[in-house]
This record gives sequence, structure tokens and C-alpha cells, in this order.
Amino acid sequence: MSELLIREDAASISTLTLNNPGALNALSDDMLAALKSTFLDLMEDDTVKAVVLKGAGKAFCAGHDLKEMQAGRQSEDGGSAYFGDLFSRCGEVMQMIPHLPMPVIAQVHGIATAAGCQLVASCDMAVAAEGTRFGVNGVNIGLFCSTPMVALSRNVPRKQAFELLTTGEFVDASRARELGLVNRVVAPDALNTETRDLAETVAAKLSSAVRIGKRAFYEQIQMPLDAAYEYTGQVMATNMMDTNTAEGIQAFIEKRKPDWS
Ligand SMILES: C/C=C/C(=O)SCCNC(=O)CCNC(=O)[C@H](O)C(C)(C)COP(=O)(O)OP(=O)(O)OC[C@H]1O[C@@H](n2cnc3c(N)ncnc32)[C@H](O)[C@@H]1OP(=O)(O)O
Repeated sequence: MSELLIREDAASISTLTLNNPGALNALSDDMLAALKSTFLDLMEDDTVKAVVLKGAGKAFCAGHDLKEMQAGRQSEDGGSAYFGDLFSRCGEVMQMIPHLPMPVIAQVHGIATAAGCQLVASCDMAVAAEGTRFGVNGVNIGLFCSTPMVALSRNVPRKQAFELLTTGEFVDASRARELGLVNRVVAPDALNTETRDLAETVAAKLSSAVRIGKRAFYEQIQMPLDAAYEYTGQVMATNMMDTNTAEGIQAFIEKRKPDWS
């Protein structure tokens, strides 16, 4: 595993730390590759019940690595092929998050901008420290961040997403919560424990049910209303056939804790 991304597993929770603090955890080629490789591992991992994604140092993530991008112009075509490939790889990594079988929680502090803000929007939930600044400031240097608009326009009301993308201005954590970009805002010294609490709460649920539910959540969003009801009805019927779900319901009726295998 690359040291650019540190994975630490404990008690069914996997914590991933973006680890290039000198560049505010900018998403370099190697950082994207490390994320992809770790996500591929998690796709097949039955033991992990929740993932926490955070940044080392003073920021969550300041977007794509601008220095590496600029160096990418050195090829014969001026970087055209490299840039096409880079943004495609970035989109691929972001899309893997909703496809991971377990919930992914962004633990955000300092700065989350551009592709860093996209990363937050791509996660299933987010907890932010007071004082965190969120934005998509690429437009300030002439780069309209188009790929982040995919997750942003699906998480934040349309006009507010458009404002973030076109003004390049930062919003604070409480505004990010109002916009729906984060779930909870906590004091900086409580960030670790509050995020951990949320991860543990999710990890304590019946894992097979949460996995079915996460998949259904993202599938149904893309469907027309009638198809979504039909599909989620089938998903619930499948969920009901799980012996652990049968045990959970029986435990409720008998006023005891479920004994899940
Ligand atoms: C589709 C998506 C596209 C993209 O994501 S394109 C990338 C868009 N991202 C940006 O435009 C953000 C660029 N960074 C900034 O604007 C500022 O940073 C911040 C506002 C985020 C923070 O400012 P401050 O707290 O003053 O920190 P600092 O001194 O600017 O940065 C500390 C070190 O981190 C490096 N760094 C920051 N962001 C990036 C980046 N995105 N790519 C590469 N390096 C970055 C700096 O250069 C510097 O480094 P050194 O200490 O050696 O001078």
C-alpha cells in the first residue's frame, strides 16, 4: 500500500487517511491510484462495516495536484491525452464510493476544495469540524471544475451548487450543513470521536441489511418513481428472507436483543 494513503482497520471500521499534508493532500496520480487500489480491496472485504476517509495535517484535501497537472503539459500533445485520462481516472475513483458495499463517512477539517469538495460530496455521509472551509475554487485560476458538479449537483440544491462552482467562494461548515453537503458539524477536538461514533453506530447494524440498503439507495435514485417503488419493494422482500432479519424481528417481538450470526 502506498504511504500516500494510510489504511488502519479496527473493530470492523477502516480508516483511510490521505497523507500528503505538505500539499494539503492534493490528489496526485499516485494518490488516485492508491485510492482506487484500496477501494478495490474494500469491494471484496466482508469484514469492514464502515469506512472513514480523512486527511492528514491541516486540511482534508485541496483538490487535484496543480503542480503535477502543470507538469503534465510537457508531452508532445501539450498534455491533452494526460488530462483526459486524469479526469476520467478521478471520476472513476469518485464513482467507486457509492459502489462500495459499506457506508463511507468523510471526516473533514481545514479545507475541502475542488476535487476535495467532490470527494466529500461523493461520500455517503460527512462530519465536519467547525472552521472547515468548503468550496470549488478552481474557477479562480481559470479552471472550471466540471467533474465535481456531478456529485455536487446531486447533493446540494441546484442554484447553490452552481454558485459554489462559478464564484469559487468558500462556505463555512455550518453553511455546508445547511446545503446538505455534511451531516454534522462538531468542535475540532471532537471530530475524531464524533465521526467514530457515527461509524460505530452504522457498523453495529446488521451488515447484510446495510449493504443491501446502500446499493438500493443509489440504484433507486436513478429510476423513475414507479420503477423505484417496484425495485425497492423487491429489495425489502429479499432483505426479509435473511435469517438474521427474521431473528431481528423476532427479538423485537420477544423484547430482547437480536442474536445475529
Ligand atoms: C476537477 C477538479 C479539479 C481540481 O481539483 S483542480 C485543483 C483546484 N484546487 C485549487 O485550486 C486549490 C489550490 N489551493 C489553494 O487555493 C490554497 O492552497 C488553499 C486556499 C486551499 C489553502 O491556502 P493556504 O492555507 O494559504 O495554503 P497554501 O500555502 O496555499 O498551501 C500549502 C501548500 O500546499 C500546496 N498546495 C495547495 N493546494 C494544492 C494543490 N491543489 N495542488 C498542489 N499543491 C497544492 C501549496 O502550493 C503549498 O505548498 P508550498 O508550501 O510548497 O508552497
